[in-house]
Amino acid sequence: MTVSEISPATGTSAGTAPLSAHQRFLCMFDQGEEQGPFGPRYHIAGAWRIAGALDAEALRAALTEVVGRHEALRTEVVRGGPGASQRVLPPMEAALEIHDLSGVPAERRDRAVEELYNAVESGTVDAARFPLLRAVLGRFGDDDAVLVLNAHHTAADAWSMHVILRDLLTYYARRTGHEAPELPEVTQYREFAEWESRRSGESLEKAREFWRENLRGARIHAVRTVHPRSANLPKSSAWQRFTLESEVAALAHEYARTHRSSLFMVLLSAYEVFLYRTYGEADIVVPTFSLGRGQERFMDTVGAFVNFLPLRTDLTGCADFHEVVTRTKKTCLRAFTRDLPFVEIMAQAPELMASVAVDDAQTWVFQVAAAPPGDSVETIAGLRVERVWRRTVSQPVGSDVPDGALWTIHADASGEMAGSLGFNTNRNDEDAMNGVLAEFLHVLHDVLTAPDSPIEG
Ligand SMILES: OC[C@H](O)c1ccc2ccccc2c1
Repeated sequence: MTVSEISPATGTSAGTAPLSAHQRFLCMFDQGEEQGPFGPRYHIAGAWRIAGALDAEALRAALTEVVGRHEALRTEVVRGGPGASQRVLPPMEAALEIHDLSGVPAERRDRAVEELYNAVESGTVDAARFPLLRAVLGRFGDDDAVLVLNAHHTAADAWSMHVILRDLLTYYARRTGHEAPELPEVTQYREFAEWESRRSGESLEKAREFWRENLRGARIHAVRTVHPRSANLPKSSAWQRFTLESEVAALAHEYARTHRSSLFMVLLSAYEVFLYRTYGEADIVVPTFSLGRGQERFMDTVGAFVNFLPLRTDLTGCADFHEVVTRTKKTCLRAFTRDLPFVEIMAQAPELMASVAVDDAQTWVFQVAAAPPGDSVETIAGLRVERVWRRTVSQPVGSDVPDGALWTIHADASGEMAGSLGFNTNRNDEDAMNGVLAEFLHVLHDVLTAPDSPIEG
């Protein structure tokens, strides 16, 4: 559905704003309209199992209200040159695709949920059709369903998916005559971009100075690829999914608690030991994504905020895992308190990405998915809504990873951990990446069960 076919504007006037730093970061990986950040496979999905009598028409109308509330879901990114900007379109109707899954017996429904989730992620969300959100409802019966939402990743990030779901359920509750909490005053992604473009002052200057010193002589961690960029193989990203053994997940939580570190610091430390053992470098710069939302008032905004943050830790001389965690903790505290958009960090460390600017190398991002407290289960409007986190089904074609690999681990409220490794199959060999994943999980188990041992293993 193109903009012209849409009913006359009913909401706020369309507006334009400067590109955000994140949108300019994505332009660094621009691969046109078919691939990469501005292609139809660069999307981010979420799935929720819904128990209770669900009114599909009320859900679709509530989706339309979510699109009306959040401009990012109806914003066009105009790239390239001096006219680069983001253009907000008037509100439009949202669609809800319904899949009849009534033939699926109860014992196969968990698997069917993963298969629908994967089917949506192997599909597309066109960056030039609005709203930038696809919604699919799989119905096992009148009171058992699965909702999969897939947003274009230039319009939403992982945190935004929680915001979209919370707002959707609130609108749904009101439409079905149930109690619903007030929604917070909405701030728009456009306001964030304007705030960001006006930022100045001493703290910004001090952050720039920190990154200039911290990254002096540094190169982002680079991994040789099986296929060079110049082979021009068709771009595609596969997703290998895994769950951590409960014992390892418990050890990771326990280590974080007893060593006053975050789960991210502990898992990142294990990942650094894995890189050190596998690639032999001690001075390691691992890119992660911070929440990137700047101020509290943007925590309820839908948009793409995550910031590509290079974390440099030198493992030289580390006697054991404890020492790695100590140094990594310091790296994280210094970096996250000076969160600066990557395009500005690059201005302070122009050589940082030289190691991946070559034909046969890529960088791997390591992130732990942050989720609001209690994000797992919501009971509202006579429904019990539970986020689908534990995924065991991998897929050969999923959401596009712009250029490299993306390691993601999520700890759900029960303490269990699940994760995924997304990587470009036009650059990497699937078996080799499965081996890499197995080696990381082995090192993670190793360092958590024997933290006093030498990190060389
Ligand atoms: O959520 C972040 C998004 O999946 C992303 C964006 C840019 C990247 C660039 C290089 C490697 C991984 C990336 C992931």
